[in-house]
Amino acid sequence: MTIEVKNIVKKFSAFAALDNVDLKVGKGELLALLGPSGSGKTTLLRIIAGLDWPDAGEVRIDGEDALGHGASERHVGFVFQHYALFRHMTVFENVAFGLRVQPRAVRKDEAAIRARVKELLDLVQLDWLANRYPSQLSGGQRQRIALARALAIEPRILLLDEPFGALDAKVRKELRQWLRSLHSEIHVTSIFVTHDQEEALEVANRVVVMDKGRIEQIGTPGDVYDNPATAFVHGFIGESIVLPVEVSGGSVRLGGRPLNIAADGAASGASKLFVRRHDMQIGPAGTGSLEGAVRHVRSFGPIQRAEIALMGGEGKTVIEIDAPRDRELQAGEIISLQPRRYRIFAVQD
Ligand SMILES: Nc1ncnc2c1ncn2[C@@H]1O[C@H](COP(=O)(O)OP(=O)(O)OP(=O)(O)O)[C@@H](O)[C@H]1O
Repeated sequence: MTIEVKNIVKKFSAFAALDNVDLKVGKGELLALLGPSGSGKTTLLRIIAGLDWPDAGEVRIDGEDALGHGASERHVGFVFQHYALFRHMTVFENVAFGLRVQPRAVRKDEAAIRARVKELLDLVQLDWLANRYPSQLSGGQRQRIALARALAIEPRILLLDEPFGALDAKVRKELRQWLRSLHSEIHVTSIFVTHDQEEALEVANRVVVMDKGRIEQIGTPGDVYDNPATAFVHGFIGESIVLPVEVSGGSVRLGGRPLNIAADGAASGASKLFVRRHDMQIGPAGTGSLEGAVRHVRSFGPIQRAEIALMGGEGKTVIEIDAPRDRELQAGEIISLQPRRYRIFAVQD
C-alpha cells in the first residue's frame, strides 16, 4: 500500500503541531519519522492511523481518500511504546484477539485461527511463550508479541510509535536488527516514530526528519547523514562541531581570523560552520586553519576523543573531536585543526 499525505495542518488551539506536511510513502517501505520531542511525529502517525483528524489537507491510502474512514476501516496495525497486551490473556490469546473479534462474515474458524497464531508466533520467534501471561515476559518479548498481535489481522499498513522506547539500550539494538529482518520478510508498508537517530538510520530505508511541525528533510539514511539539507538536520543527526563564522565574498572567518576553507556558495553574512567530530583533521601546530590546546583525551577502541580549547579570536570556544589513534594526543599539546568535510548554513533570524 502507498500512503500520501498532502498539505496537512493540525492545530491545537493556535499552536500548529503540523504545519503543511507533505509525504509520500512507497509500497513496502520501512520509513522512520525522526525528530525531537514535540516535533509532531506522533500527531502525524495518529492522523495516518485514523485516530485523529487534521484541520486541513489530505491523507490517501493507495490513492483513496482515507479521511472519510476511521481507524478500523483503514486496516492499520499499531504498536505503541507502552505494551498494550491484555494482562489476563495468555500470549496465544493476545495474538488471537484481533482474529476472534472480526465480523462473523470474515472470521476464520477455530482451526484457522490457531494456525495463524502459530504462524505469527513463529514469525516473531516466540512460539515457545504461547502459554505465558504478559507479566511473565521481558519488555522486548512483550513488544515482539505486540507486533505479532498487530500483524494478526493482516494490516495494510503497520504503524509503530517508539516501539522500543521503554527498553534498555542492548535490547533496543537487538530489536532494531530483528525489526529490519522481519520487515524484509513481510514487506508491509510501515512507518515508525523515533527520536533516536541511530535507530532511524539503522532500521529505515528512508528517514523523514521533523522539527516544529515541519519536515526538514526526507532521504535515505546516507542522504540525511552525508548531505544534511539544513542546519537543524546537521545538528540533529550525528555529532557536529558548530562554530559561528562570518562569510564575506567567498572567504570564511572565525572571530576575525580567516579559515582556509571555501565558502562553497554560502551567502555573505553571519553563518554557522558544521563539521562532524571525525571530519576535523589534526596536525602539528601551524599547519591548519585553526589552532587549539588539547585539554583532555579519552581513548576507547579505535578512536580518541579530545577536548580542544580553540585559540585566537574565539578564545573560549571548546570543541570535541574524534581522531584515530595513530598518533596519541597529550593534554597540554598545541595542535592545528583543519575541517576535511564541512557545511556552512546561514544563521536564521
Ligand atoms: N491533544 C493535544 N492537545 C494540545 N497539544 C497537543 C496535543 N497533542 C499534541 N500536542 C502538542 O503538539 C506538539 C506535537 O506533539 P507530538 O506528540 O506529535 O510530538 P512528538 O514529536 O511525537 O513528540 P514525542 O517524541 O515527545 O512523543 C507538541 O508540542 C504537543 O505538546
